[in-house]
Amino acid sequence: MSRTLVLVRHGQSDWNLKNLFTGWRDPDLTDKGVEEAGAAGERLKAAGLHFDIAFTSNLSRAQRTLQLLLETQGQSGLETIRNEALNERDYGELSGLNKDDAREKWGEDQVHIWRRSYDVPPPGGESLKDTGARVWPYYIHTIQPKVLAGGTVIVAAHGNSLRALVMALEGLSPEEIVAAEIATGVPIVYRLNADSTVASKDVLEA
Ligand SMILES: O=C(O)[C@H](O)COP(=O)(O)O
Repeated sequence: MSRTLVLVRHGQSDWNLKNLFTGWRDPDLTDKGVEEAGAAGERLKAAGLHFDIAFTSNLSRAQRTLQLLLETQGQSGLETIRNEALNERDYGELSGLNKDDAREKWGEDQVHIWRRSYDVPPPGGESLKDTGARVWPYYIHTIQPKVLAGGTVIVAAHGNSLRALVMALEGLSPEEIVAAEIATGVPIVYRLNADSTVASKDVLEA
């Protein structure tokens, strides 16, 4: 029984490089992002992981990361399910704005609250709680059954959709999730117990 769940955030995107709030906007990967995706594939291969199914969002940066990673890891034809439930948090009116400009306009503290708090949404956008309200049911009903059936499953998604998932998987509090960051292109490997709790966690860093 593998019961393995791998989470990976997309590689660096063009808007990550430009320091812009991205959310549901759809920039492509940078050259560095392409390299990060390949490196993630190498590490998954070295760890001996062979996937049964993949899940990703409706956004190109996550889909392309998954595709590049699977090519490197030797599973380019893997069955892949895309769903907008796994999309990045909707950054609302902040989408497309420079993060430093936003700090100048609204102040460091306010921007940090919008970016990292659990339940304060950015103007017109989603809080992490709102994001979790679509990510978690999708995980429970569609992804988790594949893992608990003994599968090895990969999810390629986004900084905040994955923070929402990690929060629920690890039982983190709203205070604890503030400090949680998900690095681009670094796979997180969870092994689950039969009762769906986390048995172990390994972060495959370079
Ligand atoms: O949508 C974005 O801008 C990024 O993918 C995540 O941004 P954050 O680290 O500011 O939440």
